[in-house]
Amino acid sequence: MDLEAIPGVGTKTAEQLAQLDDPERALRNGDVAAIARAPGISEGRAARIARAAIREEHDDPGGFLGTGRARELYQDALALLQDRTVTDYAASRLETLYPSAAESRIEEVRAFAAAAMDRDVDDDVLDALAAVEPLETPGDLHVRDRCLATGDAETYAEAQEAIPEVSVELVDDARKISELARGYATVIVLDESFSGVDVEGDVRVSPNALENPEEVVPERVLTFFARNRDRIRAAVAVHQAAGLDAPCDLDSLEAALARLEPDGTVKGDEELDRLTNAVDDIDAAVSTAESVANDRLREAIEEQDVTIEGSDLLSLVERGAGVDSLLQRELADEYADAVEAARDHLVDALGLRDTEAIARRAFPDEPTFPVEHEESVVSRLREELTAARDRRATRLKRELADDLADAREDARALVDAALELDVELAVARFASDFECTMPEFRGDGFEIEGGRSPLLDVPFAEVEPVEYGVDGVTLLSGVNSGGKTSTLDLVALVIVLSHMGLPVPADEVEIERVAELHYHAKTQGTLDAGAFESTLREFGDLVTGVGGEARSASETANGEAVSESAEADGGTAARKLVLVDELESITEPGASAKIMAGILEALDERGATAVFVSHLAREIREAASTDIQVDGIQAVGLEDGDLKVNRSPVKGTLARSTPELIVEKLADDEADGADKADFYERLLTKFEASQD
Ligand SMILES: Nc1ncnc2c1ncn2[C@@H]1O[C@H](COP(=O)(O)OP(=O)(O)OP(=O)(O)O)[C@@H](O)[C@H]1O
Repeated sequence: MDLEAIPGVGTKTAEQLAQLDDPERALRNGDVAAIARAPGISEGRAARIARAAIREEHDDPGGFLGTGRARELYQDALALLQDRTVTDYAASRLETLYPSAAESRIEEVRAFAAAAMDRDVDDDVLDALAAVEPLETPGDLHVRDRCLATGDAETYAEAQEAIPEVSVELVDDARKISELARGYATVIVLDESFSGVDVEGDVRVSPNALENPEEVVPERVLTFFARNRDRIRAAVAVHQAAGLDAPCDLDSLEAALARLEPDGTVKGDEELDRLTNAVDDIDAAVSTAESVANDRLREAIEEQDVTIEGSDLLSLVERGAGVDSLLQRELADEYADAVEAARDHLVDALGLRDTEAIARRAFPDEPTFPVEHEESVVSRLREELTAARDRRATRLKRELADDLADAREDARALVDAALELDVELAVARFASDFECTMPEFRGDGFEIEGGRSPLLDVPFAEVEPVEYGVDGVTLLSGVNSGGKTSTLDLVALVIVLSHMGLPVPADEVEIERVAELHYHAKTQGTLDAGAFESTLREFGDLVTGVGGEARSASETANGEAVSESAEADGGTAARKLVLVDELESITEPGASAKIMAGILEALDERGATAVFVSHLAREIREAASTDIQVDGIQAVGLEDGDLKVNRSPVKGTLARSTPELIVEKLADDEADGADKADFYERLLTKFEASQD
């Protein structure tokens, strides 16, 4: 796949995408999580790229949503689905679902949605999903106790690229390597030519090190798992709660994760704990050991009854000899005991084994009072212990990293599957919350049975089901607040969801596959001349752009031949479904009725399906040269001053308007007196006359 062929993907983005393991698979599957793993690509951007790639793949020209109101309906549909996701990932992933004219794309999503609707929605799964997020690849790892060394400029550049976590040093001779060995716990030399070099410290010659970066930096694997531990554990919990097939043994993955500290070190190793504690406690233990020796010695001195001959005393004073020599002579055994106790304390307190001999030298054999430790020996002990600790830690890290290295892909698959499940569960919950069904693509126009819009301002349980079907152009009349706009919204929502490949909120739906939905919302107030002109132009473009299979002459509403322009457009122009709400308010009623009549005639000639909601249905019908279908949302009566409405439009019926119903009510009201009743009766006859 040529990545740059995807609309909106330039050279830079293509390069970023190329760094993925399998960019083509990620793009083909709309795998937002995988795409967002490319450097510098956010989830939102990944969703847009995925959408563009899907369009490219399905040869989809796009532009299904032909108007602002149609786009709003799509956003509303998306929001209903996104409200039912747990993870941000699933919310982004849902954005790859869009209404499409391409049959193959619709079928692809329908298969996904059908499987999703079979999923059981379980609260434990939803709870576990809360902690699942796409895995991070830590890019900020720096390991400071190791370095790579080479004498070759090319290898130097390769090493920097392959293992950016450690510093790479240029060396020309063994002396430089020896210097490095003093600064780093481990030096890995990349040049064969240095084999056999004899320098002090942990220096390894390993010409193949760049081929196995994770042996040099086991922290790479460990940091990956340490940073992502909670997410992986949550994905494991999702698999367990949902009974999903896992790509690996979950118990051993859990056990390996349990051995990891949050900072990427290995926990649960007694030897490492011993060495770590010894390094941490060395100063305190030395000072306590000193106190032990001095307390003993002080006690011994206090108890001692020293007898000294005069000549000895003289010799001591003359030679300037200090009390040490007196100690040596008189208290040698006591000193030896005290120092031994100090040594024992130090060895015990730090739990020393290999370094015991060094520790014992920390207190000198020559008597002094007070007893003092040998700082150089303590430093040496500290160095030895630190090196042993680091060696142990690195070995453990390498072992755990070995165990976990192969589990990385499994962990990714585990998390990706959990995230995908969230997308499926959102569809499943949407379908069950709004009692949805899969629409059938069949016939012309649409036929909705038991449609209930989740977008109404009443609780879903109180939404009255609507039956409505239209094939061809139709005027929808109805009482005020009868639900005309709501019916258009329902139709638009059903069309958008169907073309997204998703279930729709109805008992049964048959629908024609179209290429564009044009939904024009009600205009607020009369337009000025300029705005009116541009609205007319918009409808001019819409009407002349309608195409596809224009009806045959016998199929048009008035039986006239299909216009030449429609035939000319037929090959390239798109099948459109047109919904228009109260266009009459754009100008004065007489003119707008004529304009709507003209638009409807033209749409009819082109075989489009269109529903125009209007209070001027009668006038439009009169102005039209063809016989235009009129449906009506009717009041079935007045209850406590409120109109009772049948929400399902009645086919072929011009609904009586609210004013007419009020006049009728007043005419029936005998309490107002005969004169007034007569006046209302005459008003009523005017309504009735215009119905004929
Ligand atoms: N199917 C339905 N079930 C329950 N309530 C509905 C239904 N359809 C509409 N309603 C209620 O009726 C109200 C008015 O609906 P809507 O705005 O669609 O009517 P309208 O006929 O377009 O009104 P107008 O003549 O003022 O343009 C809605 O806000 C909603 O509360």
